[in-house]
Amino acid sequence: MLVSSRATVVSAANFKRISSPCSCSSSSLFLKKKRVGWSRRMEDKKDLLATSATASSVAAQPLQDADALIDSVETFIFDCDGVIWKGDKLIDGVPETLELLRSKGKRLVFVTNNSTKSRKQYGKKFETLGLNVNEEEIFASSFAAAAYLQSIDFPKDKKVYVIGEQGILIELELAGFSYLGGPVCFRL
Ligand SMILES: O=C(O)COP(=O)(O)O
Repeated sequence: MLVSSRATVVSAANFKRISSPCSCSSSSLFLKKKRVGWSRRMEDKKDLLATSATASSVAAQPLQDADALIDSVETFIFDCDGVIWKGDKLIDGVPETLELLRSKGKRLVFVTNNSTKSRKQYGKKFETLGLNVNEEEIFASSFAAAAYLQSIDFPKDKKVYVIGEQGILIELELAGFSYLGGPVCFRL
C-alpha cells in the first residue's frame, strides 16, 4: 500500500521526477515519534537534528522507475488538500494520473483530515473538479469519527459531544448517532 503525502504531489507530467512518497511519509512519522522526548534533554535535541537531516536526505531521493512502482502497488492512498487540490483549485496532472492508475486497475483511496464536509459533500467537490470518484473511495475524518463510534458499538441512546466541523455532524446523523456541540464561532 502506498501513502501519498502532501509533500509528494503526484502528477502525470512530473511523475518520474518526484520524490518517493513512501520515504516522505515514513520520515515524518519517524520525526513525530522522536519529538516525544525532544524537549526533555538538549542532547536528545542534537540527536534529533542530526537524524532529521539524514531523514530529509533520504526523502529527497528521486523516483527512479515510476512504472515499477506502479506495478508493485495495488492501492494508492492520496491526501486531498495539497495533493489533489489546493483549496478549490485542481492540481495540474491529477486527472491524467488518476486515469492512468484506474486504467491499470489500481484501487484509489482519498483521505482528508478536513472535517468540514461529509463523504457525500466531498463526492460533490470531486465532481465539481471534474474527477470521477465514488463516495466509497473517500475517507474523510468526519466519516472516520462516525465509523470509529460504530466500531466500538457506542450506544445510540447516548450523545456524542462534537468538537469539530459540520461534516462530522452529518456523518454522525447518517450513522444514527445523536450529538451536542459542533462548529463554534469565536468572537474576539
Ligand atoms: O484542509 C486541511 O486542513 C487538511 O486537508 P488534507 O488532509 O486534505 O490535506
